Amino acid sequence: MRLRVGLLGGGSWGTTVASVVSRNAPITLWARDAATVDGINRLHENHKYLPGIKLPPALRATADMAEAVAGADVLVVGVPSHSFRAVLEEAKRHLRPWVPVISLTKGLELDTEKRMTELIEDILPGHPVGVLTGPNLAREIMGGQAAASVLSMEDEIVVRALQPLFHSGLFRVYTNTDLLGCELGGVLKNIVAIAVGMGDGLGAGDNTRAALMTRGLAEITRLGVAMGGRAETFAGLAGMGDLIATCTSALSRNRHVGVELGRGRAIDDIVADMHMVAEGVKSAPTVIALARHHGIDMPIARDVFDATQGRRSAQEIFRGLLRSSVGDEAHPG
Ligand SMILES: NC(=O)C1=CN([C@@H]2O[C@H](COP(=O)(O)OP(=O)(O)OC[C@H]3O[C@@H](n4cnc5c(N)ncnc54)[C@H](OP(=O)(O)O)[C@@H]3O)[C@@H](O)[C@H]2O)C=CC1
Ligand SMILES: O=C(CO)COP(=O)(O)O
Repeated sequence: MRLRVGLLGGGSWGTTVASVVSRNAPITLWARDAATVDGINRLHENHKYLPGIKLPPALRATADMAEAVAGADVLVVGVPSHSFRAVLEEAKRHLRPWVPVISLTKGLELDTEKRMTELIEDILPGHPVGVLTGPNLAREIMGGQAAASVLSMEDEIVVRALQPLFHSGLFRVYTNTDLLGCELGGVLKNIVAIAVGMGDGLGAGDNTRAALMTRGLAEITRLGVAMGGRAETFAGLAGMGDLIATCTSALSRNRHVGVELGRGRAIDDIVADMHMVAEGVKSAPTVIALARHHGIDMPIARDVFDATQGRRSAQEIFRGLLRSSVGDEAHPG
């Protein structure tokens, strides 16, 4: 039996994952914007988020959520974190029992500090949950460049059964049962990418970038392990892999925010000029709150929080870095 997939979210990543899955299974992509739906169905292009890229003709889109959800054997959710709960509440009205729900979203809910898979568990109890995450810049994957990703679910049997839906020759999907670690890796690397971007925008060197990425990974791992993730997950594709891609790519929206902050622009102006989401800006306050609850020191995340709240300029932050105390690399604090 071929599994049918419904995917919610017609942005750059939702459209990319839907294109990948369309090689393996029938899929219906839901987007709220009728013009996006029309462009995908008639012209095989998502003009708003992936202009100039041809989509597979097999990919069908709809603006009617029931059409994407009611017949789905697997539901994939790729809307930004701020709309995740509302979209899921609507999907619940159409979803059949026990259908697995996979999140593509690399953010946290602001008010509750919850991960997206926790929202799925709250709203759709009993449905198996998972994430697809890793170093996956949408445009590169649509350009046919090779990439690796991780499908993570706690149940080893279920994750192995769903992996072939996402895997293809050039999009290599590994499995991992550390759901919390994989999900947090995707959230936390966005914060470090903003820090690295600030350095790049200020004209800092390659040594600085390497130091920030390495110390950033140490922060990510400390918080992730304190929250219950496995240390090795943060050294893998969902941790270090995604950190490298996001911190070094000109395609990254989070790094872009950092670069513009480094150039001295105000955060509100930077965000207002972007039509795509940069999750790290929204999750920085939540990450700081989580670090406080778990007693973890996250100096880089604190600096990014200050910069994204407009409390301190990137220049002040980088001057401060030179004055901060340094201790044992492996046992800070
Ligand atoms: N782009 C990438 O390379 C990758 C992104 N991700 C993650 O995927 C998630 C989605 O990102 P991405 O696709 O890039 O985002 P984009 O900014 O490209 O697109 C956002 C999409 O979400 C839709 N949307 C926003 N608010 C709502 C809402 N309230 N109801 C329904 N739809 C809504 C937008 O619709 P509309 O146009 O109508 O506003 C648009 O289709 C993020 O968490 C991101 O971190 C993960 C891996 C790679
Ligand atoms: O998650 C991503 C790459 O894996 C996309 O990063 P940005 O959201 O910073 O563009």
